Amino acid sequence: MTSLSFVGIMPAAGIGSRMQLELPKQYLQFGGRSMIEYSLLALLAETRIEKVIVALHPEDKRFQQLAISLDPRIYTVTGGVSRSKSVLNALCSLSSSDQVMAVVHDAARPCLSAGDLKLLLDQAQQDPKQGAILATPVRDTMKRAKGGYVLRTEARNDLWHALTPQVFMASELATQIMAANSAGVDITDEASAMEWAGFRPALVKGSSNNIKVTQADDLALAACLLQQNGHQENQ
Ligand SMILES: Nc1ccn([C@@H]2O[C@H](COP(=O)(O)OP(=O)(O)OP(=O)(O)O)[C@@H](O)[C@H]2O)c(=O)n1
Ligand SMILES: C[C@](O)(CO)[C@H](O)COP(=O)(O)O
Repeated sequence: MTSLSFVGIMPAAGIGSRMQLELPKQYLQFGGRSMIEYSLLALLAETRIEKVIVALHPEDKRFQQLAISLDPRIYTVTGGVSRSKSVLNALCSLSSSDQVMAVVHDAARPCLSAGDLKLLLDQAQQDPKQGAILATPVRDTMKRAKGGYVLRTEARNDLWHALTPQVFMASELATQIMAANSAGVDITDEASAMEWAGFRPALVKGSSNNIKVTQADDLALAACLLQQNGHQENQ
């Protein structure tokens, strides 16, 4: 197996417009911590991750008020106008990225489990060229719509929900995000940029509990899932 190091990259420069709150969602508090702290702690608990680079909104004044910002393994950069630009800014801050794999994880996914992260890094170490992402198979019957009516039912066998973290060689990922951005390709996750360049990232089946907090009612669910996880870990 290749000797590689892992660096966490956390895009956290979003404003959470779909939550329709004054506060960017990553700073919402539940169970005694803010969402971004849970997401960071999940990465930092994995011993193979040496440091985490957090991309913050240019006007962010909140991150430095969190106790976790004093952790010596955490570095910050200024994020960009889109998620992919925030990820790119963090990747570009790496001085030497030759043998480094980037573990990109949304600040808005606070329920990542240690077990899922371990499986993902194991797979990325086995096949670093293609990289790997956490994903869950779709569960429901899938409908193709047209004008608000069902056009047909789609085969769901090979459909997955892409989650984060997503792990790729840092320098290759930076190259492909830049290429996709220059070509005007819409990339909503790291895998999209790599796929567009011809790579075939591995899908690592993760827990559907690793939700992205997107709408207001996702917050109560995230709090509930985290409480459940904490409860299980203490048993
Ligand atoms: N310019 C941006 C936009 C998003 N993100 C981050 O990307 C992750 C996933 O994005 P999303 O859920 O879309 O977050 P927001 O952009 O904050 O939400 P919305 O789209 O509702 O505005 C979040 O951790 C968010 O902070 C980022 O770093 N830089
Ligand atoms: C990266 C991501 O979380 C994978 O599911 C997602 O693509 C983020 O972007 P979105 O605009 O909230 O879909």
